[in-house]
Amino acid sequence: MPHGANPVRPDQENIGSPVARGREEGRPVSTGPHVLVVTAVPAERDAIASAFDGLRHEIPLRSVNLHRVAAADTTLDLLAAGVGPAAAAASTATALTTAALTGAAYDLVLCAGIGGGFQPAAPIGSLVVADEIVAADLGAETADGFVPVSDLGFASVTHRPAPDLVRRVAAATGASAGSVLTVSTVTGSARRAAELRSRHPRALAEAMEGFGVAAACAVADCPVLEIRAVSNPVGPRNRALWHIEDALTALTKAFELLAPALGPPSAPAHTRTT
Ligand SMILES: O=C(O)c1cccc(C(=O)CC[C@H]2O[C@@H](n3cnc4c(=O)[nH]cnc43)[C@H](O)[C@@H]2O)c1
Repeated sequence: MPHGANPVRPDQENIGSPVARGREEGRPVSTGPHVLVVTAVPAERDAIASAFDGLRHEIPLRSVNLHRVAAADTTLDLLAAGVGPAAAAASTATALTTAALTGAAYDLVLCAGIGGGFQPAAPIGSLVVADEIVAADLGAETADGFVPVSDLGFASVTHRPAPDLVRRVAAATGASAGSVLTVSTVTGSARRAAELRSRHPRALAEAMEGFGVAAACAVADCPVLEIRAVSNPVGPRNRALWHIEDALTALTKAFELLAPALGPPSAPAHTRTT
């Protein structure tokens, strides 16, 4: 299905439908999982929305805008939170708090979008699901190299989503499971790509929002996942190697396959480690 196939409809067109009733009450439209999907930009949000056949509604909250879609017994609220970990954390926290205060707390938050893939492990157009969400540049530069804040005695730099949920999403979508790095600066050289891989040998992808989303989820005690469709290789900057449309298409396909796998995790929400 092409992107944008499910345009947001004005309120009046949907009055009386199950989805519209859910929106009017500010509650999920089904009794199944209530999932918040956080993207950076509207193009990613819309690629995900196009995976769902049903109606799509805009739910304006005070400071964030949700687009609601439903599949089987799952309600998904899609949020374009902004680029980078700070915007992602702030918007996710706002959406989580608002939902909790209205008695419709989320069961799961899914950070989703395009990302850079470490080669050859994560080719263009492939999918990666994070079994670790790592803040890769949160630390200090020293004479001996980069030191993560966790080694300096401050906060954690890793969130681990529930393994059972990671396995189910990987099985449903064909995604590879591994570390996904959150960076504030897109990698643009072979040297930095190699440095990141040597510090994080299990890294499959890098993007800019996962750790912010996971930090908000940890505060709210809500399970988190991150899934990335690879749009470009991590390495020397080369616009000819960006395949954003291919990655957005892969993201749509992932969500067509994903909804049935989004039930509640059978393991603890997620753990914060070093
Ligand atoms: O200017 C560049 O060289 C450049 C290369 C890749 C991506 C960008 C962006 O500004 C996109 C940031 C946006 O997309 C996600 N993303 C996609 N690819 C990467 C990447 O290789 N490294 C980090 N983030 C990436 C990211 O999550 C942002 O939402 C610019």
